[in-house]
Amino acid sequence: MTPSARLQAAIELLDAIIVAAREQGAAADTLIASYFKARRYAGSGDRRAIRELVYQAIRRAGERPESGRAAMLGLAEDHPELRALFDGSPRGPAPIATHETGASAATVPDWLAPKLTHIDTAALLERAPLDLRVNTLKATRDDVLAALLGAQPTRFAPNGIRLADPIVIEQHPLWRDGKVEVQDEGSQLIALACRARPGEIVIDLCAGAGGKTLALAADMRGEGRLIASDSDRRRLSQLPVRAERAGAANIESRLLDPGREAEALADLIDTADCVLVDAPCSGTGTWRRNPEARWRLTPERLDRLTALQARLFDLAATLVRPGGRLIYAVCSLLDEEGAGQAGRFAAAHPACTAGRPFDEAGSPRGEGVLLSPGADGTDGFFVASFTRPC
Ligand SMILES: C[S@@+](CC[C@H](N)C(=O)[O-])C[C@H]1O[C@@H](n2cnc3c(N)ncnc32)[C@H](O)[C@@H]1O
Repeated sequence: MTPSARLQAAIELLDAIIVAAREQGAAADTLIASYFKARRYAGSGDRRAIRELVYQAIRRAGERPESGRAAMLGLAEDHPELRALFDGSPRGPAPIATHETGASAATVPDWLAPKLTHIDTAALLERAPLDLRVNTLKATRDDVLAALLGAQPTRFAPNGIRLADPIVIEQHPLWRDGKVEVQDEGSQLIALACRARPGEIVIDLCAGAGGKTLALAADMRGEGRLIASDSDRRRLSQLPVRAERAGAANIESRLLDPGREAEALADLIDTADCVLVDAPCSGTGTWRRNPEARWRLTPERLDRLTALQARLFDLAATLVRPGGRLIYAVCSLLDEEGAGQAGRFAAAHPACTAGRPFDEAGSPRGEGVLLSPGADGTDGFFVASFTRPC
């Protein structure tokens, strides 16, 4: 493909990503993958170059641009060499009209900026590293470090590994044998905050495809009950295969009916040694991986999320046994979803005591701790740890 054709392909992809962001459609990565699947003629160099252009344009535009062309014209303001590629060639973009302007540059959408003043927002758009968690049911961190060139231990998580260069880990024998899982160090720390032990009853209320469930299973050494629930059938259905690969045999899955979650969990009231609520959220802490998520969030969507978080937080509290632990986490840096939720919960449950979820990482925020890309080098999370009185 010519450089102009690559630019036009990036513009078309950006158009699709903008529509998907407006209509809560597929993620940018998914759209890029299906775009190339339908265009086998694009070689690996073309794909890499187009993807790079798309992500540069997404990272540069804080607000959702009007079109892919506007996003790319904005990028061309920082990279003037791109302007010459708007050349009107058969597969290239039309020439730039005299008064045509690009999308403006910003890290954060205007309405969110005042809510993120406590954060180094530039770090939210840096490239995320590839972190692995060593599955201690099958391997030790030393074994894995020795087997992976350029791998380093993570700063805080004891079973974490950070790779200098991204690799396709799913093709590596370590992954196929269930010795490692892809998991950001921040997610590993959330699972560690649960302090799950062998023989306990642990509930992962919003387990998704089970990323943190598998970390909890390793901490429990396969002993005790680990209940993984979620309202998303597709995500939850991925867990059995992952659990089998990881050699985690003590996981029970429960599909929840949204709005009627308590019904499927009624037998667990007052029983759990630990409940983890890894609540659905805006994902502001994971913009490094999904920078177009900035274009998806609206004040109305944030309101719906905070209402759901409060409901799941309160539901989780009913499942904890006297003396048990309740861990609330969101991959968000917004106080509405993090410290605000924990503060509301603490006020409504004055007998529950908040403790520090882990010792070294994170900065105190309200009743919990904030992990952030800038300060901790992890994805952004808020996490709070409460103990129910005996
Ligand atoms: C942050 S994700 C969880 C990620 C997962 N714990 C992991 O480590 O991969 C939040 C999850 O909450 C789930 N969820 C949304 N509404 C829910 C509800 N009403 N009850 C339970 N889970 C819900 C979503 O389907 C999503 O999987």
